[in-house]
Amino acid sequence: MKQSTFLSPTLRDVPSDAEVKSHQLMLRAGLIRQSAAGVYSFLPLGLKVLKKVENIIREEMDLSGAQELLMPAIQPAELWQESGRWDLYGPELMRVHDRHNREFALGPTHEEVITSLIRDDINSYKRLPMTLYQIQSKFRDERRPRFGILRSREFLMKDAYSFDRDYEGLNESYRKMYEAYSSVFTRCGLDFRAVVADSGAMGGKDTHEFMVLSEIGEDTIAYSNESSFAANVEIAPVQPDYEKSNEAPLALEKTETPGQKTIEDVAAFLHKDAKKLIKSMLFHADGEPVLVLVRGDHEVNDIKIKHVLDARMVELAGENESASLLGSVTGFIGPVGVPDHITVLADHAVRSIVNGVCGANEKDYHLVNVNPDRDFSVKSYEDLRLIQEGDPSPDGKGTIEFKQGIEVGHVFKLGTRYSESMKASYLDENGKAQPIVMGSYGIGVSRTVAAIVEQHHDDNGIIWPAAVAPFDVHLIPVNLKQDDQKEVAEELYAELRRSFDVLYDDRAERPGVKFKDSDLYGIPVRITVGKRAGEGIVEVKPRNREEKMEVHKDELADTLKQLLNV
Ligand SMILES: O=C(C[C@@H]1CCCCN1)Cn1cnc2cc(Cl)c(F)cc2c1=O
Ligand SMILES: [Mg+2]
Repeated sequence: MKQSTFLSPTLRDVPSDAEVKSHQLMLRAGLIRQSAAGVYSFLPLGLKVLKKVENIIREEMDLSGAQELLMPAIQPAELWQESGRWDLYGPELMRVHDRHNREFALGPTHEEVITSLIRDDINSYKRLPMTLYQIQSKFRDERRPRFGILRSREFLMKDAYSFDRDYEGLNESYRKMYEAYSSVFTRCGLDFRAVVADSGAMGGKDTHEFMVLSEIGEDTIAYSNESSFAANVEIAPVQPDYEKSNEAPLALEKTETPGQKTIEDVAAFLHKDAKKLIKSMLFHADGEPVLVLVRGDHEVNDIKIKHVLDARMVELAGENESASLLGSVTGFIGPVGVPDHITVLADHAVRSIVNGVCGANEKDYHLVNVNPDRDFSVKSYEDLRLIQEGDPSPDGKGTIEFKQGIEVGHVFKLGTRYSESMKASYLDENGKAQPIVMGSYGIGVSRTVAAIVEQHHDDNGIIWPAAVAPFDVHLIPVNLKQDDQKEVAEELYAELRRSFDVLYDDRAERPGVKFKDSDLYGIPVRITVGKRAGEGIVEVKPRNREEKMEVHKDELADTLKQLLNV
C-alpha cells in the first residue's frame, strides 16, 4: 500500500478528551474517528487490525467445532417479550419503530434471536451438540461511554451459543469454548486471566470473564499470590474466619455521639478500632427491607446479598426509609431492637465481635458493648462482604492481591433459562420433549483491539504484536530525491509485497515526520532506505526493540521472516 494514498491521518497532539493511552494512540495513529459519543468509525488502518483479530477468533471458533452464521441487528420486540426481557432492560436497550409502528430492539446480544432460530430447526437429540457463532455489531446505550472503543455504544462482538441435550454436554461445550478463548487471547499477544465471575442478570451458575491486565481496567480481579485462584472481586468468596475472643462481654450502654455518622468518625470519637464497629445498612431486596451488617473495616457486597436472598433487585434504601423503618437516619441505625418484620443478615465476621459498637436507632446516639446473639439476633450469618487484599485466598493457598482488568470475554452456562421461556426443546431417544441446555460466549472484538494497544505501546506510539499488525513491514526511503534511494525503495516495494504486507511511505515528507508517523503506527518492522542504498544496504529496525541492523537487500526476506516469526 502506498502511504501517499492511504487514509490514516496522524495527529501530532494528544486529543484533550482522550484519557487513556489506547484512546489517545488510536486517535493519533488514525485508526478510529468519533462520529458521536461512544460511536466510532474504523479508518483503514484500524479496520485492518480489527479484521486480524476477527480472523484469529474465527479460526479458533472453527477449530472448536462451532459454525458461523449471521443474525440481524434489528430484533422484533415480540422475542424479548417471550423471554421476559423487554421490560427488564431500561434505556440501555436501544429501541426503534418501523414504518408500521412495530417495535424492535437494536441487538445488544442475541439469546432471543438464536433461541427462536433453533427451536424451529433443532427437534431431535441427534442434532445435538451444536455451537453457532456470529461476529456482528452490537448496540448498548451506555450511560457513560468512555475510553474510546473500550466502552462504546456500538461495538463489534463475537457471540456464540451452544446447544446441548444436558448439563454434561454443556460442560463439554463450555470447556471447548474456554480453551478456544485462551488460544485467541494468547495469539493476540495479551496478558490475560480467566476469572470466576458473576452471571449478573443472565442467571445460570458457572461463568468466567477473560480479563486483560491493565491499570485502567474497570474490573478488579482478586487473585491468590500462590495459586491459580482468580475471581472478579464482585463475586470472590470470603471464607468465614471465626476467631473466638476471650474478652468478657460487658453491659450494654447507650452513649451520645453528636453528629458522628461515619465509621471513621464514630471509631475516633469513641476511641475504638473500626473492627469493633458494626456497619448497618438498610437495603430493599425486591421491595422487602433487609438490614445488612458488616464489620466496620469491611465493605458490603450487594451482589452477594442478591445471591443469598435470590433477589432480582437489591438497592440501598434512602434516608427517609431508614427513618420511617428504624426511627433514625443513616449513621445511627443498628440491629438492636429492630422490628421483627425487618430481616437482619450479617457477614460472618460480625459474629466474632465482642463488646462492639452500633447505631442506637436514635439520632446522635450509639450503643457500646454490643454483643451479637445477646443483644440482637440475625436471620443468618452469610458471606456478604467484598474480599480485601491480604485476605486468605478462598482455596487456602496464599493471600489475595488485586489487579485491574479489562473484560474482553465472558462465557456463561445459561442452562434452560431461554429454552424454557421460549420453548426450544428436542425429542430424546424415547420421543420425550426435553429443554435444550444452552451456553453463551462473548468476545468484545473491537474492545480487544483497544486492550492490545493498552498492553503494547511506548511513548512514541503503538507496538503491534505481529499476529494482529495492520502491516508486516513499513518501508521508508529517507529522501526520494536521491535516485539510488528511490530506485532501491521501489524495487524492494515491488519485491517484498509479494510475500509481506508492506506500507510504503512514498510521501515527500521530511524524514523526522516519516519516523514519527512510523513509530505511531507501530508496524512490527521498519526498513529504512538511506545513504547506503547504492551499496544495496538498508537499515532494519524491529518496532519492539531499540537495535537497528544493516542488512543487504538480498538477505532482507529471510531477516523479515525471522523478525515476524512467520
Ligand atoms: O450479553 C450478555 C450475555 C452474553 C454475553 C456473551 C454473548 C451473548 N450474551 C449479558 N448482557 C449484557 N448487557 C446487556 C445489555 C442490554 Cl441493553 C440488554 F438488553 C441485554 C444485555 C445482556 O444480556
Ligand atoms: Mg460481562
